[in-house]
Amino acid sequence: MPPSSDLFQPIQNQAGQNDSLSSTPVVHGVPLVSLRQILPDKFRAIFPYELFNAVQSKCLDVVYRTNDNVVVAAPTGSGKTAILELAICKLALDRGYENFKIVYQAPTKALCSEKARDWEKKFSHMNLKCAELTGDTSLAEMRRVGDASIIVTTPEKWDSITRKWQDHRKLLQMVELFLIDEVHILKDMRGATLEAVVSRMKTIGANVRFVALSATVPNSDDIARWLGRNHTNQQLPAHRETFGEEFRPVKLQKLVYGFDSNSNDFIFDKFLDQKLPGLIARHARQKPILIFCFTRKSCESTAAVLAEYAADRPDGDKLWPVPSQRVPVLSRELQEIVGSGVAFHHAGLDVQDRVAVEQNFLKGQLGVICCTSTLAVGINLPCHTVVLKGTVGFMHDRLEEYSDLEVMQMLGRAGRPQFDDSATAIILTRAANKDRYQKMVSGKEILESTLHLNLIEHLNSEICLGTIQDLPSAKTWLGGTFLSVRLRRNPNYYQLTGTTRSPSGVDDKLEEICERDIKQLQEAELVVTQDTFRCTEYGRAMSKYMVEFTTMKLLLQIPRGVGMEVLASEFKEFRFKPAERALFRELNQSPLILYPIKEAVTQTGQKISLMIQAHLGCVQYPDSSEAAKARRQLMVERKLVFERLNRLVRAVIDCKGHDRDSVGTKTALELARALAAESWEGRATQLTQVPNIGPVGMRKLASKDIRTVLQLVDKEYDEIERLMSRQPPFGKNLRAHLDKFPRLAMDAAVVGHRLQPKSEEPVLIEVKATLRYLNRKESPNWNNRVPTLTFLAETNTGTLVYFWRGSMRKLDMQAGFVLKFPVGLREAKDKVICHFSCEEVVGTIVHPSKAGSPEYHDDGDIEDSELILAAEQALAHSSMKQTPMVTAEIDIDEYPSVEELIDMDDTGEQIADRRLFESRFDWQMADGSATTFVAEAL
Ligand SMILES: Nc1ncnc2c1ncn2[C@@H]1O[C@H](COP(=O)(O)OP(=O)(O)OP(=O)(O)O)[C@@H](O)[C@H]1O
Repeated sequence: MPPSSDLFQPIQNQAGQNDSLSSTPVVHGVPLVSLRQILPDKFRAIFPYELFNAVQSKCLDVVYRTNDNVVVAAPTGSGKTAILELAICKLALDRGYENFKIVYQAPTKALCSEKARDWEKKFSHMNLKCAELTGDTSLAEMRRVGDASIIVTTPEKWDSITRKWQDHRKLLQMVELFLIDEVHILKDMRGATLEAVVSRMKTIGANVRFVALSATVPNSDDIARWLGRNHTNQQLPAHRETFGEEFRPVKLQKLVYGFDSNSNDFIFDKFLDQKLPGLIARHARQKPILIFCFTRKSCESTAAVLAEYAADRPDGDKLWPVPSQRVPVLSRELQEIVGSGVAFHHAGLDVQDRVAVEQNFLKGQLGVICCTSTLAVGINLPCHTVVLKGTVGFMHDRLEEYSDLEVMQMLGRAGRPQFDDSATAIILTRAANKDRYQKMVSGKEILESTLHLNLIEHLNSEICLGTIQDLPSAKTWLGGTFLSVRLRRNPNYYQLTGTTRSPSGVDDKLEEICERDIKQLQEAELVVTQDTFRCTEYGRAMSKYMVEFTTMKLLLQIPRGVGMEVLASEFKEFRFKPAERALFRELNQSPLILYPIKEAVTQTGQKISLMIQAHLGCVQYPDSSEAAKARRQLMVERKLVFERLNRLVRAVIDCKGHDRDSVGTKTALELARALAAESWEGRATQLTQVPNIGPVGMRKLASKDIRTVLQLVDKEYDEIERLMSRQPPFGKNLRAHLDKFPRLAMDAAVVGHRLQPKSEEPVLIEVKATLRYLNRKESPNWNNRVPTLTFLAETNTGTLVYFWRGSMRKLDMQAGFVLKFPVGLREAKDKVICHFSCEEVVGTIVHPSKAGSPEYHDDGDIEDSELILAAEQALAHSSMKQTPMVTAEIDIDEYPSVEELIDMDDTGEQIADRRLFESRFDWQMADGSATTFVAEAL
């Protein structure tokens, strides 16, 4: 029979003796509570056991019998989830079937998915629906959030929702319970988001109860102080319960080995391989082992080392379980080692092999898996021993020490409550880091804030949100953060010189910080002071697209009327390794690089620019191992680079739109389109947007003078096959895709006009643009998405006069979609030029129908001479004051999720959001008596 945990079934009193006289078992001094006695029947199914364990029993009163905020710090596996579930039951008990929302926050999507799955089942009988809202949230899930009582989400996602507090006011006001899992991530870089989100919820949510769970930390009292007892008693700390290692159901022995070494991480990794057999022999007790390695290659080579070691040992002297039958795997490398009970597991492995490795490990046929850290979050593979072979992993494009959360998740795999009463975690690191990991695993590391690292960005966001309106409210907000709690305790850590420990000293400092940062935001024109602080359009773009302050200042320096050349050199973040320089210099010579670097290629920003251009232009990499390596590296970095670029470009679109700079807006829109489509506009690379056309097919078509998708859409399938030298049914399949490619059309005409003689824009015309699509077989639907469209009108002097963004669904097949807008003209030669395209598909832009030869649509029977007269009058008008232009809210959650929200809009329920997608630039019009018109409708 497997040993069972004394935490869950102990019947001992405080003195550790059997308490046969009492009917209440006592564990570690805590009388265990029977579920039967406490909970109504409807809640009992949620807790599939008879007794609450010691941790749960101790927390029961405060969680289930009060509405106060609670912080619980306890070891992994001690049954903390039940505490959150009890808080949910308490709310359900108090509120019955009333409408309320519960938000559960966990730091990773994997944890969220696990929790959502679990709670969906557990709470369905109580009619509490559960919806997951993470970065990957699909359209259907977005809808379910409105319906659900429990929203399972990450801090980042909830941050983006609450940043749009005005739009989601109704949703946020319904939140009554806020559950924070793994609150100790406050000290990780991502902790600042959690801190900002919780501090915001404290400010905007009048009556939210917070229940926070933490791993063991020495200063959980600071978390309690931060959350406060409840909304009205912020000066009192939240209730707090802490539990030590003795409450861990499977005892975990934690060992940290530090090794002196000056060698690089790769050589150090090899060195650690040699240490493994001895350590395993000493600690693993012949039970299953997971070894976390920093690269796929390291997984494979470590597995090979261990298999070889096992093969050399005499029979019966095994260090880990070995197979009693054949383990079927496809990979040749795996086939060579599984016989020794060893395997590797990483994302590069065939799915079938991954499953085989997992299942055979669970069945005891394999004894060791060497895996990358992703296995720690995705799959439940408990084992007896976990080894962290080295403590660095790839983060973005570089090797970085693992975060606390990553380490905890890896260590969390040690211990199999069903089989073991003990487990072992071994961390192998450099001697210099030993202390850090020892503190981390022993729970002795003080939890500090990271909010100060991005404080100015957070202040800007809170001003945009209206949480901060003036200096006193800025101080109140800052005073309600975890940072302020820690500042009082450890001012030196935050390098706040001149701070004293006296409360008034810290208060003065907080005020000083607020004043300093808000002044900087004002100087950068991100914030203005009217009656209250307000974000400018620039500040709003910075908050919406999460752009750093220094980057935002750079973006604002982009000159008016900028073309692609300048934008393409704006991104300089990543590392440029000396070994890569020759390659990027060579890439820079390619004719497919549209914006080559003119000076020597030495800067990281130049590397990023070339990387993007090489990708968008399908540039072939030179045939060398260095190039192959750089290309692989590019694959790793690409998602991150593109995601970051996308945010920056979106911010530029908003800022340039606000400046009425049509050239800058068009350039940024074009870049955004190219990034989404992974191809430049106007180049043959656009053909690679079509499924089944890769770089080779693209080159073949280009050599036959087919350079755009629109040139291809009219071809018959057999011609396509001939052009591309392919066999049936290639052509038919491709045709099916091509039928859905958006084929846009537009008519534009001047439909009204009037003169406003004394104005600097003496002519006011009304333009009517009709947007259509020409697809007849199927309505356009590209990559399984209904495309989002953008329409932009500008004058020939580069002034943006109208902008619209919306869904293809708005276009009626016959009637299209009509936009009407007035445009003020200054001179007779002024023209209005319209552009219409898909937002994320290149090759769809509708070009001017008669470029260079203006086409007048005269609905008003007005002579040109009248216009010239009006223009002369206007020139005589001395005031050149610019007519004010107000941009309506364009509030799109994150690109490319425009679609999701448009769909919500279509339900009719979220009607308030409709304006978000019909962004309209309005301006005041002066009164005029005479009438005339001109326009070039293209
Ligand atoms: N009172 C109890 N009696 C028996 N089993 C329990 C009890 N409470 C929890 N468990 C079981 O213990 C296991 C661990 O519980 P849980 O996942 O809640 O721990 P945790 O502290 O949240 O862990 P982690 O820190 O990994 O999130 C689960 O399988 C759960 O069903």
